[in-house]
Amino acid sequence: MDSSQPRTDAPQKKKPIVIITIGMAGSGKTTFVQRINSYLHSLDTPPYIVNLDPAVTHMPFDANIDIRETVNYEEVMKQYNLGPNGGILTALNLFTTKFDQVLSFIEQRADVVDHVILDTPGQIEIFTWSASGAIITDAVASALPTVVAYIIDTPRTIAPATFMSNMLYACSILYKTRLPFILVFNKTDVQPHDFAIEWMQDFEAFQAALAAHGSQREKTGDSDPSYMDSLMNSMSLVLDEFYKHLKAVGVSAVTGDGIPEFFEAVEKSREEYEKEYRPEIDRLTKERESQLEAHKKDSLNRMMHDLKVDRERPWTGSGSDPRSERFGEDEEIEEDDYDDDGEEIDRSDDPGHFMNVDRARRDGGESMRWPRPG
Ligand SMILES: Nc1nc2c(ncn2[C@@H]2O[C@H](COP(=O)(O)OP(=O)(O)OP(=O)(O)O)[C@@H](O)[C@H]2O)c(=O)[nH]1
Repeated sequence: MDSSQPRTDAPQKKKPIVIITIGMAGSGKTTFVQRINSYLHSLDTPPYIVNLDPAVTHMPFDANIDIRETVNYEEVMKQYNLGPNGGILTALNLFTTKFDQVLSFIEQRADVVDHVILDTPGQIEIFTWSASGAIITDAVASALPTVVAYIIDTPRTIAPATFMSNMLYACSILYKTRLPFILVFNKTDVQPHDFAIEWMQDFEAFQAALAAHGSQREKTGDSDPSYMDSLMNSMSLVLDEFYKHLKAVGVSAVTGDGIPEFFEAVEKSREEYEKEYRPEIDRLTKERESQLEAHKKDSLNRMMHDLKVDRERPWTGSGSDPRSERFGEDEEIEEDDYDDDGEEIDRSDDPGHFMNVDRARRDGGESMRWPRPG
């Protein structure tokens, strides 16, 4: 084969996948990001990291884009007279107004980067329940394959009720983002995650754990067992369906256990994104564009109609109608060009005022000299 010929069948580089890490405070998110960062460096495929937590004091890795370099969260708190959570939320809102630039930086690196990691604020609800969190998630997901990695503190989820609360939270994030989702059971060096996998795959095992926990509570007289347990039994049946849409991996951000398995789940999520989410995102984008187009058309039609009505309205000023003297039959007439006494308003300084919009529409606007701002 002639090697001087450019190869047209060379495989195209895959787009980078965005991993949005979300987790309750203390779940080990930062340690996890540090771990996957060093793992990817060891494979010679360094990721592109975006830190979205304005309040983080210590970051054990270098972020390519850091919200703290754009917004000073303590200054925001002072200036807007806010508490810590309000400060983080406002800082994130301010940063979101510039997120198109962040996205363009990421897209510029798309040829050399395989993974983009977004580290989110520890106060989970600030990202998951705020408008800016939704805007950021939508923006990245419509540009690149995206997956949510939900970090769970495994040792703190061994009680069935805590486990269920955590799963319900994960369910609500999945419902809000509608993106491929990986449950990352962290800290498996302290507590293996087998119990969680068993509870997710076999709801009877979960119900048995609930019953065992319930009888313990009964002994200590903690709460009304019948109501809570029957509620959780019903919830476990509901969540059973939810678990089918998830991938779960156990990792230790401290030892590095399970990190290769995590990246296998990420690759599966990429396929899932391309197969299920991409067509849906494309459909929604098209729908939004056609709605916008219809809205523009409607506004233009209404404007044209208003102009026509204006022209047909009888002259109510004194003397003969100066509009017909000046413009003739076929010309555009605007009543706004005359004051209450029928005197013509001098708009000679306003080059764009006397535009013939009908003509602009007929010839596609080519004959128009549109007014320029300033
Ligand atoms: N044993 C063990 N400890 C971990 C692991 N991952 C994190 N930790 C510890 O958990 C604590 C919290 O970890 P961080 O990484 O700061 O957690 P975070 O979720 O980023 O916390 P916020 O900054 O509050 O959002 C730290 O003491 C970590 O050393 C792990 O895999 N195993």
